[in-house]
Amino acid sequence: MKRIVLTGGGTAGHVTPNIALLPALTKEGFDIHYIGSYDGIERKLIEELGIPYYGISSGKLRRYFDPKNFSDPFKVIKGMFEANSLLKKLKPNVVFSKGGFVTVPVVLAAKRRGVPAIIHESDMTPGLANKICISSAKKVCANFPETVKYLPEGKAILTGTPIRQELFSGNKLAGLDFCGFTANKPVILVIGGSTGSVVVNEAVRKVLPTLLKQYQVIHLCGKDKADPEFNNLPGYIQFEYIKKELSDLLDAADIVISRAGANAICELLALRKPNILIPLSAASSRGDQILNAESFERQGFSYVLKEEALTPDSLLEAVHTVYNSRTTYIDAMSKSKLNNSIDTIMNIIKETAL
Ligand SMILES: CC(=O)N[C@H]1[C@@H](OP(=O)(O)OP(=O)(O)OC[C@H]2O[C@@H](n3ccc(=O)[nH]c3=O)[C@H](O)[C@@H]2O)O[C@H](CO)[C@@H](O)[C@@H]1O
Repeated sequence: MKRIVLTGGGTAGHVTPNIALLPALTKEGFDIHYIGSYDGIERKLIEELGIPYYGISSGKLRRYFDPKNFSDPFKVIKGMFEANSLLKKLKPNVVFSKGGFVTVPVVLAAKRRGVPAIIHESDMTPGLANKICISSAKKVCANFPETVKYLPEGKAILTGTPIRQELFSGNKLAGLDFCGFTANKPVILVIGGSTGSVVVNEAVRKVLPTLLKQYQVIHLCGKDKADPEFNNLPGYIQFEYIKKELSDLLDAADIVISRAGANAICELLALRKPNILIPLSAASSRGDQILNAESFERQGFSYVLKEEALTPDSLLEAVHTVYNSRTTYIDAMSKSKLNNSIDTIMNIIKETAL
């Protein structure tokens, strides 16, 4: 039996693609283990699936000043020792890394121990953790065609992003029922990324009185970001994070307002959900979501509303435009060649495993 170590964490976007691969890996008979941080979201998401989980120390590698810049390098070094001894013990045939800072010690230790590592990059340009790991990896899977030019020749493969199969079996009525909604009014699903978004939350809450005249709103607002002031508002419901009911909520949604995290937008594309993307600004990130969103807009999959243009009026205008042109967006998405990539990635894993 071949053994695989999966790694990835920090935010759910660095974990859900690994979760999407689990059924195929199990079917192929892989013995699956997961290395993540001691206390990141990955621990909870993976442990509840019954996959053996090993925590290591993880520090963030920042490009800006933060007092933690003095302590985090020590955590990274500790993480390297821990990853090395875990790989020595587990002796995997292959490592698959979805990115996030916790993956750096794991991929570097894999290289040291002669274990082939595969990296997956779901954003248009590689994140810092993946950039550090690329030279230690055997193969790099990319989600966007544009990404391949940033990757070394011979390593890069355009695969797309693995999407959890259960998202395709949502039930609209179950979703409406879960929210206590009626089938008579269209539904807007708001997703502020896996951690929620204060900017998106505030923008949506400001226009709620107008929105609720015509729509019902399901709001995935992020951990500790629910606002009790809006509880019991007819036609509006907020959740901090949704797991198994997500497929039903997506099926119940006529349109989606979302951040432009790579996994979230690939899921919307695969499910053909007309969407408005509000990418995280370049001031508070490396600008990856802006590039993701612009690529989707160019291809006719999304309506993009940048943070600097986000006002109550522009948001309402975007909602009405996307709702009224939803068939145009669905047609464009139906022609997309960016498909669910599980089979392609499984072939790469099987070919690469020692
Ligand atoms: C702030 C930040 O650093 N964001 C990055 C992070 O986003 P983030 O972690 O938000 O990741 P994505 O938006 O790509 O994916 C979110 C995932 O969480 C799931 N989900 C979300 C809400 C919920 O209630 N339930 C649920 O299951 C979504 O279905 C999706 O699978 O990683 C992405 C992928 O590298 C990047 O593109 C983003 O720029």
